[in-house]
Amino acid sequence: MSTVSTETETVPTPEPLAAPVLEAAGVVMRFGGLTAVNDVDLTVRQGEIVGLIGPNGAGKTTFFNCLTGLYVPTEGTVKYKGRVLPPKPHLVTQAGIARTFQNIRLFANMTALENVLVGRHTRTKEGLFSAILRGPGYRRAEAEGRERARELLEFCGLGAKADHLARNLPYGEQRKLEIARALASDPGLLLLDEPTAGMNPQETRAAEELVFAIRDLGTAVLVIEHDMKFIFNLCDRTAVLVQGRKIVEGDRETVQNDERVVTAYLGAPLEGTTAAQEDGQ
Ligand SMILES: Nc1ncnc2c1ncn2[C@@H]1O[C@H](COP(=O)(O)OP(=O)(O)OP(=O)(O)O)[C@@H](O)[C@H]1O
Repeated sequence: MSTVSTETETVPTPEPLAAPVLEAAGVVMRFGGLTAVNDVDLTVRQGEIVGLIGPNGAGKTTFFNCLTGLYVPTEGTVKYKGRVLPPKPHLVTQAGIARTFQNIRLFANMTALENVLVGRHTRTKEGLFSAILRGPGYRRAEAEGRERARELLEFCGLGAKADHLARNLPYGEQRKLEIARALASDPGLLLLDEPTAGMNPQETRAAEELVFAIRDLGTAVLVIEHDMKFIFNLCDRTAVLVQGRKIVEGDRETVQNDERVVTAYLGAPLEGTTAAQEDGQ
């Protein structure tokens, strides 16, 4: 918060908002008679980490699928940096949105490095003929791609695992590899679907640090997670979906103190709430 001095008093003025990266407006997704996502608006701004939580079946993954072109929303629009996104996954990736999946989707029999190289292909300009002829342009692009892929593995803590087959990596490292592969497309927005599922507490802590580092490099992040402690440690804002509708959005206190959220989680206090209050945070 900055301040403006007048003759009589100092008036706080709000910081100008950063530019929106993602603007989803009125998104509806129906499957026959079931409305899985119901009129959801969500904005993610440059430099933000935004959380998306909600009970099982609330519509979180369906909403992600609407953002990434896997589903064409029944109604509503999705814009990335002010432009309406084409509803095709590869065009969404090309535009600048990358994602990971709830169920890990790696090429199990390829090495970690090769998996990241696959994620890089939307940023490779060399075409089919260039690849067949393997001319100097292709070889240069290939060398640059490999260097970038190694940097990303290093960044995600997998520098020593470049030549390991994806299927031989421990579960937590497979999740990190998915993130490295997503980052290979140089996204402006990264969508993470339950990035800590199956991780132990140390791996979860490392995943938090990784998400902060991604944000610090200039990629905004939207993350679905059931681990409330992870969400509230990480996110600037969190939106709560219940039965397809966004019932509340705000900072940690706003979400934790909202009665509708508590009711949606069957009246039980949100996991992580007690610890947060004990911390005095
Ligand atoms: N392709 C589909 N066809 C029909 N119904 C679907 C489809 N995909 C999702 N649904 C339904 O939409 C609703 C929302 O599911 P979704 O997977 O988006 O929830 P979620 O919040 O991600 O849940 P979880 O936390 O368990 O992953 C569910 O009732 C689900 O059965």
